[in-house]
Amino acid sequence: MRLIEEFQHRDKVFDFMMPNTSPALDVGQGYLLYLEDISVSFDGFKAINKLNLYINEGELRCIIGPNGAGKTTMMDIITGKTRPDEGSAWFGQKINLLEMSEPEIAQAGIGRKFQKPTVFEQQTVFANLELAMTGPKGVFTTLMAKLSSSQLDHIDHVLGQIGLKQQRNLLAGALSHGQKQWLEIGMLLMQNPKLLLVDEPVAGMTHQEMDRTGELLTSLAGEHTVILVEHDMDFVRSLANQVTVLHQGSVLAEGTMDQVQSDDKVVQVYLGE
Ligand SMILES: Nc1ncnc2c1ncn2[C@@H]1O[C@H](COP(=O)(O)OP(=O)(O)OP(=O)(O)O)[C@@H](O)[C@H]1O
Repeated sequence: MRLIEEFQHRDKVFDFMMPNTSPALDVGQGYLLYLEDISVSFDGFKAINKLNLYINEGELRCIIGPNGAGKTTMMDIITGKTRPDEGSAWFGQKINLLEMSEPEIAQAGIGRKFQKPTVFEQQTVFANLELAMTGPKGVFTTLMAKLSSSQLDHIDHVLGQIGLKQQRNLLAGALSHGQKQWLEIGMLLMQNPKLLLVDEPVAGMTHQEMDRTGELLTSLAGEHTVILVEHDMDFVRSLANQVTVLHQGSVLAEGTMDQVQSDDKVVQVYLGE
């Protein structure tokens, strides 16, 4: 019964627990994700203002920006939680995100990790990954059913990726904060998403956990595409990737961390805070 209660509290997780099928995803020579001229207003306030964002397949892109810059709203638009007033949003060349519901977008291969970890505390690490393969409808069947060897291999592979092989039989509730974050990333990976949206994963982590998270995200890029929203500049710098700076709902600058940090406009925005 506890499991049912836990599921009831995992409203945000159901979307990315949908089985991953993305037959229409066609990247070809283009980008994996295109946002063009996206605008959205809340009560007359433009939270996103003619935003253009182009993400290559296999990229790890860091999105930074001061509070209120529109980072969360941008993620909400990509996942279908918020509909823009104008603009277009394409996943590959054929999937129009603006015509899809949140579950359909999750099913098409876009997974989202919110800031706070929401794992099933009363289940083992292994069971959390197992459950993430099927979602709420199949909970009891999943726990009773025998896993196929390819499913076992997949769980084993993900346990290795997230560095929790030794903790596989521990209850998730006994994990450290950092380990819970990795487990939740692992639960996303069980769905084989093409694109992972990760929101401030290192908040509250120890330095060692941050280093490990950096390695994990870097290792996911390539096979997956990762968009990371992050406030911790040292962490972003350590990833040594392309950085997009958002400000007032638009892209203010793009480049390496060194390039954007020496950009006068960016300096003004951050110093002016
Ligand atoms: N549902 C909403 N209704 C009204 N205003 C909103 C809503 N969602 C966001 N906003 C406003 O839009 C702006 C952008 O918010 P958003 O949360 O996207 O910024 P952010 O860059 O994620 O900020 P933070 O770094 O603080 O999380 C803010 O001014 C916010 O108050």
